[in-house]
Amino acid sequence: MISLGRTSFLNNAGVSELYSSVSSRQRRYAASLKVVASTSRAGDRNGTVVMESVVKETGEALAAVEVEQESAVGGGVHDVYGEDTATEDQYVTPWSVSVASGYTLLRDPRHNKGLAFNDKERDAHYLRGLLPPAVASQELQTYAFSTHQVKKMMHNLRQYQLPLHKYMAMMDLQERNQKLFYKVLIDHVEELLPVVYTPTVGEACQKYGSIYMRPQGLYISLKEKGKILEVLRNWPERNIQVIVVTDGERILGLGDLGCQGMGIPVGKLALYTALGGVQPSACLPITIDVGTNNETLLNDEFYIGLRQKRATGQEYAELMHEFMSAVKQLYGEKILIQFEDFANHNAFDLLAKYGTTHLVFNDDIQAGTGIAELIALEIAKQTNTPVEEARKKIWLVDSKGLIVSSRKESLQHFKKPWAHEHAPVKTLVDAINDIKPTVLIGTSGVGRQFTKEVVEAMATINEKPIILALSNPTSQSECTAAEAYTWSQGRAIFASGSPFPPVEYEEKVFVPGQANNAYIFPGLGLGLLMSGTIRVHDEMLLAASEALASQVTPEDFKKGLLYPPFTNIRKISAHIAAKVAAKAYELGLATRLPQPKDLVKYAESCMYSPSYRSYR
Ligand SMILES: NC(=O)C1=CN([C@@H]2O[C@H](COP(=O)(O)OP(=O)(O)OC[C@H]3O[C@@H](n4cnc5c(N)ncnc54)[C@H](OP(=O)(O)O)[C@@H]3O)[C@@H](O)[C@H]2O)C=CC1
Ligand SMILES: CC(=O)C(=O)O
Ligand SMILES: [Mg+2]
Repeated sequence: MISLGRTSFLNNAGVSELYSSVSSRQRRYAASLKVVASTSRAGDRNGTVVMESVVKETGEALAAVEVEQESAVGGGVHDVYGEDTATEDQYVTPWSVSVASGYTLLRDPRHNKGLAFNDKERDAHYLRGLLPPAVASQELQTYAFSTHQVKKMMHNLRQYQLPLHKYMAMMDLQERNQKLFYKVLIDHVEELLPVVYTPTVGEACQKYGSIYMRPQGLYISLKEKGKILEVLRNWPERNIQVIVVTDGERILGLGDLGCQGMGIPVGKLALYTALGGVQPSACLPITIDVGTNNETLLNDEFYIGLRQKRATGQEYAELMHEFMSAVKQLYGEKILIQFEDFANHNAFDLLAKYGTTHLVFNDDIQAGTGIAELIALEIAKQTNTPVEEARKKIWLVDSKGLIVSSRKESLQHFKKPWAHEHAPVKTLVDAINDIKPTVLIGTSGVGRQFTKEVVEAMATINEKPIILALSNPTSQSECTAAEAYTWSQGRAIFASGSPFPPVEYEEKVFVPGQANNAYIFPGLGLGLLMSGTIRVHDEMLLAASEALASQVTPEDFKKGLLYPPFTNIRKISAHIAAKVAAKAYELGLATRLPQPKDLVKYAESCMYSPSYRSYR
């Protein structure tokens, strides 16, 4: 398709001559048309305009406008698009508009400013009458009668009782006014993170079929096998830098949500922008639909995915391979791909297979089960001991009990390095009493595993037991904040994957932290992108966690916080990005040369700003 955008006219002498030769009425009609080129090629889509064709097609369009002006359906209404006069069995063209002016401008989330268009812009961009007279500002203004869009949005959001309604209102805002969405999210990150991300995004995924309104990302299903490259080209943006992709099989701790897992890549990418400053237009959420084994969804009349059991084995591997190849072919070597919420039987294989050919990471493995490996690597680094020795300080418990050497044969490959010498132990509480750990980390995906007995055992062994209940969403958390503080008599240092409100225990207020990979992946991503890194290395993940740790202040520690507040997240992300980039340069994996002198400043300068621009 070719866009008859006003900017296209102004940018080309030939076209602008044509433009000036037609009446203003015709111009307005032309501006509201999109011409489908008869020689439509993949490269011409979405506004990559071949000017020669534009001149030809523009002429045809204007001629068509003249003809249409003559014909009218009953009541004198001009049937410009030919839709009203077509009978139901005739084909009609789905005319649409891509000119960023007038009504279209208000419908373009990337450029829409809503009531914040000033009078001059309203005149220049054909907005008069399309907006009520009030002129609002995005931020608080001092002059009288100005309304304030962020304040109004927060006021409206706070009226909703149900988190899902807040989520839907935020998604609606993202579709309506992208800059305002990010401004609101950045300015109220502590309040809105639980809305656009965990826990609410979990509920949104469960009900995605019912609340689905508009595409927020690309769906690539088995039906698209053999044409994934074409499907990728259907996405309206060209300069994609980061893809978050899921196959929906392990959505948070909620299990297989099939195609409805789309909420997760959408939410993660919103955080790439809000928390890490990656341009929204550079972000592409993707859901790979190979079916679902979730019977409830398969029988749900509103389910939006393929109604079949999951494809596995070669069929699955081939689709993923076509996808990974197509992504690299279209976007190049430096496209960052984050694998998200894949079940572990695919996640490890995908990461191993594509880790050497693509810029990929998996924030669940590399911040979930892989927590153990990263801690071992850090211990090895700090104590100058072999990583094999460091691993012996970490013990894992799964659904069958303590992971010990006698179980080695039957263990999945990623558990084997943790099978230490020990007698079999069936329960978590027995394992704690035997091993006497200082830190307890829960990533079981199953709620309520940290029982009173478990927390009490930790509190008996440790003066200050560190208890991290990382499973998401809140319903799957291993214990609540209140339980951790109460059962440890206020001694636990607690953080959870999804946030809990402050807890009052014996007249003292405890503020729980949020231990979530959202602290890491936006800054990690920014660091990889800004340095033009071509592969992710474990040392970059360690650099990211060290950078995060360095942002925790003595005041935070005094409050029992292991993590800095999310309110400072953009500053934190800039530090993480700088450390990741520095490591990439050190390892010779960065391609952006020369290396910027001050990487923190450079990271900050790369960050997307949600402030409105003035339109000429
Ligand atoms: N806060 C954060 O940033 C993050 C949180 N998560 C959360 O972690 C959870 C798990 O994710 P992930 O590691 O990918 O899931 P997996 O399914 O890969 O792993 C879950 C592990 O927990 C074990 N398990 C299950 N039930 C029990 C039990 N009753 N007692 C002890 N262990 C048990 C499983 O053992 P078995 O193999 O025997 O079944 C398995 O080893 C999810 O809820 C996810 O939301 C994930 C990534 C980041
Ligand atoms: C946070 C996250 O990535 C998860 O729970 O899966
Ligand atoms: Mg995840």
